[in-house]
Amino acid sequence: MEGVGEEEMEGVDHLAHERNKSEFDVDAMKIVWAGSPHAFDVSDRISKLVASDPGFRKDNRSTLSRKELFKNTLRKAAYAWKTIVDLRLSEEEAAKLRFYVDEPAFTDLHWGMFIPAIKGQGTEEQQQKWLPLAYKMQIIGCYAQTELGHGSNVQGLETTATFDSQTDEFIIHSPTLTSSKWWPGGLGKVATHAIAYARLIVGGREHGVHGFIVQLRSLEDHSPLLGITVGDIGMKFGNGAYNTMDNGVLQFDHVRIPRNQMLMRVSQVTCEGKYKQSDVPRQLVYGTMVYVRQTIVADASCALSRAVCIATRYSAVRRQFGSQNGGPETQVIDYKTQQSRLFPLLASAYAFRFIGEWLKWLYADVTQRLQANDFSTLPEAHACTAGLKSLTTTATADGIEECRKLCGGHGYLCSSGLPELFAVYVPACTYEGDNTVLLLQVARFLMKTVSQLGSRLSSKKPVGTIAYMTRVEHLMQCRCGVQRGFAELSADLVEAAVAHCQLIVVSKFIEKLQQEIPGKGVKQQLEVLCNIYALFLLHKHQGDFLSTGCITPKHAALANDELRSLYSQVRPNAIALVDAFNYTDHYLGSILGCYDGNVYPKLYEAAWKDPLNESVVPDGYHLYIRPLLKQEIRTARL
Ligand SMILES: CC(C)(COP(=O)(O)OP(=O)(O)OC[C@H]1O[C@@H](n2cnc3c(N)ncnc32)[C@H](O)[C@@H]1OP(=O)(O)O)[C@@H](O)C(=O)NCCC(=O)NCCSC(=O)/C=C/CCCCCCCCCCCCC(=O)O
Ligand SMILES: Cc1cc2nc3c(=O)[nH]c(=O)nc-3n(C[C@H](O)[C@H](O)[C@H](O)COP(=O)(O)OP(=O)(O)OC[C@H]3O[C@@H](n4cnc5c(N)ncnc54)[C@H](O)[C@@H]3O)c2cc1C
Repeated sequence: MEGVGEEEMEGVDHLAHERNKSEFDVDAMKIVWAGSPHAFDVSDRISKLVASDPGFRKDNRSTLSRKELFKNTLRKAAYAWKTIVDLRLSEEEAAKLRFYVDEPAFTDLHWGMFIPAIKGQGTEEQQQKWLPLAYKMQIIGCYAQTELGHGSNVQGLETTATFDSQTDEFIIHSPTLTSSKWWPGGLGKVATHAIAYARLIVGGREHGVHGFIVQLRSLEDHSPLLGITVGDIGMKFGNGAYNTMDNGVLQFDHVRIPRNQMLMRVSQVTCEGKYKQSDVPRQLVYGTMVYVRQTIVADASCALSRAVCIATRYSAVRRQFGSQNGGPETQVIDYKTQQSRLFPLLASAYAFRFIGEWLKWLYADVTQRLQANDFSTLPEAHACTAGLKSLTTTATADGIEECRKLCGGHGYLCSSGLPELFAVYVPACTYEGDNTVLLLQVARFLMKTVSQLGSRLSSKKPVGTIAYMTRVEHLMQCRCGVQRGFAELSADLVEAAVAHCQLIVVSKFIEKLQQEIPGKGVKQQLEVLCNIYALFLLHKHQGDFLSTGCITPKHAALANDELRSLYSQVRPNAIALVDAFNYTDHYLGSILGCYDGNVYPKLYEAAWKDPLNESVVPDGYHLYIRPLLKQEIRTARL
C-alpha cells in the first residue's frame, strides 16, 4: 500500500516477536484453559463457526436504537437456533454457540434458569411434561422471582399463590405495586412462560415461597393472557450492553393455574388441600440460584480473561517514551507499574478458571448427594457458591475497568471492546444475589463453623496456605470473641468472608498444580501465576497477615520483592499466556486486542465508519453553529 510502512501492513503479525519469546507449549496451555482436549475441540470449532458467519456480526451494536438492537438480538437468537438444528449440534455445542454469540438474550434465562429450575424443583412427572417443550423451544421460559419491592429478601416476596380446592387450582396474584415481578430477563417481550415465585397459601395458612409454572402469553399470537400485564422495565446501564435483554415487569390479576403447575419436588399440595413438606431442606427451593452462581464463577474467568487479553496485547503494541537515539519508544508492557497492575489480573483469570472447575465438581457432587437425600454438604455448597460468586464477580468487574485504564485513551473507545464488556458484565455483582448479601451468608456459615469446630476452620488445606488460613481464623476470632451481635459486626465479618474465599481460591490453585499437567513449561507457568495470585493478595492485605503474627514485616518485604521477580518471569510469556485463551477476534470484539496487533490502521479505519462521519459538515451546523460563528444570534434571547 502507498506510503504504508512495514509496521502498518495488514497480514503481518505485529506480535510475532512477543510470541517467539514464549517459554512454554501454548497449545498445551490451551487444553489446560479449556479443561480437556474434547472441551478445547468443541470450543475452538464453535468459536470459529460463529466468527466466520456474518449472521453473528456484532460490530454495529453501538449504532443501533434500543428497538433495532433488540430486534437484532431476536434475529440472532433465532438464527442461532436454526444453526443448532440444521447442524444437529449437541447440547454442549449449542451452549458454546450461544456463548460465542456473546449477547445477553432471553435464551440465557431459558437455558440458564427456567430449564434448571424445572430439573431441580420439578417432580419426574413435571419434568417429563415441560422439559421436552422447553428443549425444543416450543415454550420460552424466564425465572420470575425478584419483585419491585424485594430481590435480596426472598422470604419478603409478596406475590401470592392461593390454593382453590373447589377447582384444584392456584390463584396467582400481585396484591400490591411492590409485588410486581421486576427484573426477570426475557420476561418483558419474549417469554411465554415463567417460573414465578410466590407465597403459598393453603386453607388460609401461609407456607413460604414456592415456584410455580405460569403461562404468560398465547402460543398462537404472543398476546399476554387474561390477568397478565407484562412489559419491559426500560433502558439499563450503558448504550448497547444489557439492553439486548428484555428485563421485564409482570403483574398477575388473579391468574388461575392447575395445581400440578406448582413445582412439587420439595413440597406438595394434595387435591384435598393438604400441604406436605418433603423431608428435604426448604432451601432446595433456592437450588436454581446455587446452580447459576457456580456458572457465574466460570463466567468470571471468561470475562476477566477477555479484558486481560485485550490489555496485554495492547500493552505489548503500545509504545510511549524511552526512545534512545531515535530508536523505538518503550513498550508500555515493560513498565513495572503496568506489570504490577496487569499481571495480577492475568493470574486471577487463571485462578478463577480453576476455582470454577472445582465449583462445578462441588455442585455436581452435592446434586448427586441430594438425590440420595444426603444433605450434609448443602451448607458448604451454599457458602462456597455464594462467596465465590461474590469474590470473583467483584474482582472481575474491577479488573475489566482496570484493563480499560491500562489501555489509556483508546481503552475508552467502543472499538476497544472494553466499555461494552464492562457494561455487560458489571450487573453480575448484583444479579443472582447482591455480593454483600451473599458474603453475609458466608459470614453466617463461618460463625456456625467456628462455634462447632472451635478455632480451626479446617485443616484440610495445602501447606502453602497456612498464612491464609491463619488470617481467616484471626479475623473470625477478633469478631467472634467480641460479645456484640452479628448485625453490629457484619461489616467486619464480611471481610473475614472475603478472606475465607480467597483462601479457597489459593488452595484450589495449589491443588490444581498437584495434578499431572502435560506440556513443556506449562506447569511452571501456572506455578508462577499461582504465586503471583497468592503474593499479590498477601501484599494487598498485608495488614491482616501481619496482625496474625504468622508473617513479619520482613516477610512482607520479601513477598513484594518476589512479586517483582515473578512479574519479570511472566513478561516474556505474557502474550502466549493470553493466546492460550484461544479467543477469536470476533469474540474479543476489540481492535486493541486483535491477534495480529495491527492496531493503529484498524483504529483509524473504524473511526470513519461512525455515522457522525457520513457527512463532513454535521447536521445542525446551519441551524446552530453557523449563526454562532456569524454572531447572528447576538440579540436572540438564550
Ligand atoms: C439466602 C438469602 C439471602 C436469605 O434466605 P432466607 O430464606 O431468608 O434464609 P436465611 O434465614 O438467611 O437462611 C436460612 C438457612 O438457609 C440456608 N440457605 C440460604 N440460602 C441457601 C441456599 N441457596 N442453599 C442452601 N442453603 C441456603 C442458610 O445458610 C441458613 O442456614 P442455617 O439456618 O444458618 O443453617 C436469600 O434471600 C437469597 O438467596 N437472596 C438472594 C436472592 C437472589 O439471589 N436472587 C436472584 C434472582 S435470579 C437472578 O438474579 C437472575 C439473574 C440472571 C442473570 C443472568 C445469569 C446468567 C444465566 C446463566 C448462564 C447462562 C447459561 C446459558 C446456557 C446455554 O445457553 O445453554
Ligand atoms: C441485569 C439484571 C438481571 C436480573 N435478572 C433477574 C432474573 O432473571 N430473575 C430475577 O428474579 N431477578 C433478576 N434480577 C434481580 C436481582 O436478582 C436482584 O436485583 C438482586 O438479587 C439484588 O436484590 P435487590 O435488587 O433487592 O437489592 P437490595 O437487596 O435492595 O440491595 C440494595 C442494597 O442493600 C444492601 N442490603 C440488602 N440487604 C441487606 C442486608 N441484610 N444486610 C446488609 N446489606 C443489605 C445490598 O448489599 C445493597 O447494597 C436481575 C438484576 C439485574 C441487575
